[in-house]
Amino acid sequence: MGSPILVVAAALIDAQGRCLMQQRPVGKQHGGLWEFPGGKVEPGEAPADALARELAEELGIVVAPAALAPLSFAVDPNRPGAALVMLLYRCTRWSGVPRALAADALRWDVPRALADLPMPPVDVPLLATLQQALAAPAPLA
Ligand SMILES: Nc1nc2c([nH]c(=O)n2[C@H]2C[C@H](O)[C@@H](COP(=O)(O)OP(=O)(O)OP(=O)(O)O)O2)c(=O)[nH]1
Repeated sequence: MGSPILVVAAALIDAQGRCLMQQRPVGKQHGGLWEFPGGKVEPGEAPADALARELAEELGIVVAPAALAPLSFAVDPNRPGAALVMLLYRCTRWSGVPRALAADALRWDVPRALADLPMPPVDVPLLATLQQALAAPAPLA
C-alpha cells in the first residue's frame, strides 16, 4: 500500500445555492460518475494552488486560492494501491463561465438533487456535508 493520494476538489456554489458537478469521461477511472471538479495535488504544490490550477484546466475559470474555503474531507481506504484523501473546498467567487473542458458534461443543481447521481464513494459523505452547510443559517458576520 503506497502513500495516500491527495486530491483537492471544489463545491462551486452559485447565487441560487446550486452546486456544480461534472461527469468523468468514460474510459477513465470512475468513468461516467459525477464528481466535484478538481484533481491530484502535484509534488511541491500547495493544495489551494493545485485546486485553482485544476479549475482553470477543467472549467476555464479563474479562482483566487484565497476564495477557496475548506469545507470537509473524506477518505476512500479501499482504492487499489493507495488510500485516497479528498479535501473539499467551498467557492462562491470566480471569474468566467464554467465550461466542460475535461468532463463529458456539467450539471448545476441543489445538493439534494445531485445526491441521486452516481458518484465515487468519497463524494457521497461530502455532498451530504455540503447539503447541511448550505441549509444551515448563514454565520453571523
Ligand atoms: N476531481 C475529483 N476526483 C475525484 C472525486 N472523487 C474521487 O474519487 N476522485 C478521484 C478520481 C481520481 O482517481 C482522483 C482525481 O485525480 P484526477 O482527476 O487528476 O485523475 P485523472 O485520472 O484525471 O488524472 P491522471 O491520474 O490521469 O493524471 O480522485 C471528485 O469528486 N473529484
